[in-house]
Amino acid sequence: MGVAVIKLKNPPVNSLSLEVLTEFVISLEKLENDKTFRGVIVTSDCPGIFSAGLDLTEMCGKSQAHYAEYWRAVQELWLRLYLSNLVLIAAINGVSPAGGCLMSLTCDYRVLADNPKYNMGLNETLLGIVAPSWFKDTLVNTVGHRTAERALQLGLLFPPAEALRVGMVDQVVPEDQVHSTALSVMAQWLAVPDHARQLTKNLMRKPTADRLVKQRDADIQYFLRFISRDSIQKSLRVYLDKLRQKKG
Ligand SMILES: CCCCC/C=C\C/C=C\CC/C=C/CC(=O)SCCNC(=O)CCNC(=O)[C@H](O)C(C)(C)COP(=O)(O)OP(=O)(O)OC[C@H]1O[C@@H](n2cnc3c(N)ncnc32)[C@H](O)[C@@H]1OP(=O)(O)O
Repeated sequence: MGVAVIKLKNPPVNSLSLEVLTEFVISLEKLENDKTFRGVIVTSDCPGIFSAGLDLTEMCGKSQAHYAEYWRAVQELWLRLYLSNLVLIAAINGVSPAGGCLMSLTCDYRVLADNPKYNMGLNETLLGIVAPSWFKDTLVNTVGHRTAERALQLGLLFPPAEALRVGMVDQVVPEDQVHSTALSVMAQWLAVPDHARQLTKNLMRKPTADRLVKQRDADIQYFLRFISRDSIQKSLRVYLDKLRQKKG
């Protein structure tokens, strides 16, 4: 039925490095241009981890030029995914904090494996950083304003039952059924004529995407100012050190 599977593979935690973001956009563009494909299942090849989100090492201790290049790549992937003409279904087979959660929120439908460890949410505040307005918009468009307001301020990571209750995911299924469920949901979405579904998707999502498109450069400048602050760099270093020391 013309369905591709994009399996993220950037061990150990599928962090969204500049390289991963760039390759993801290229793969998506190829699929968009190949009319034999109508849908994509986005999933992970790293056991227990859908994606650890944006690569913190790309946002810490680097040059301004690097931050700008990285942020443009983050924007690009979000725009491509959010406005994709393809049906995108996230088969979430692991934990998905921050950028990992955002990636799934850009999809049309989310199936999450029923494992209490597989938390998801926008936890930026717990790192001492702030989810940008378009991350916030994506969450609000999925779970509504009040749930998003509380989740964003507290940096909540929802276990599967809670994620389902607040509408962050559409279905929670046993781990070994995530892929087959994604495939059967895909069949349902592909039963709708493409042009009508695509126009409707655009109607729902373009106003949100346009807010970023209209001020992409300003958004990058804003990010640069924010991420370069000494206090923010310090918060990121402390967080990364904590992650690294967990093992030791
Ligand atoms: C009004 C003002 C508004 C201003 C707004 C303007 C701009 C906005 C500015 C900034 C916004 C930036 C947005 C960021 C969104 C993000 O996505 S930030 C990333 C958030 N991610 C996380 O918090 C997840 C952190 N990771 C974990 O919790 C765990 O690693 C895990 C995913 C649960 C896996 O656990 P596990 O035990 O299996 O693995 P380890 O923890 O041992 O990790 C292994 C290895 O990987 C490294 N690592 C983990 N996560 C990341 C990451 N996200 N990036 C880079 N590296 C990561 C970890 O350090 C270990 O490394 P090693 O010790 O060297 O092996």
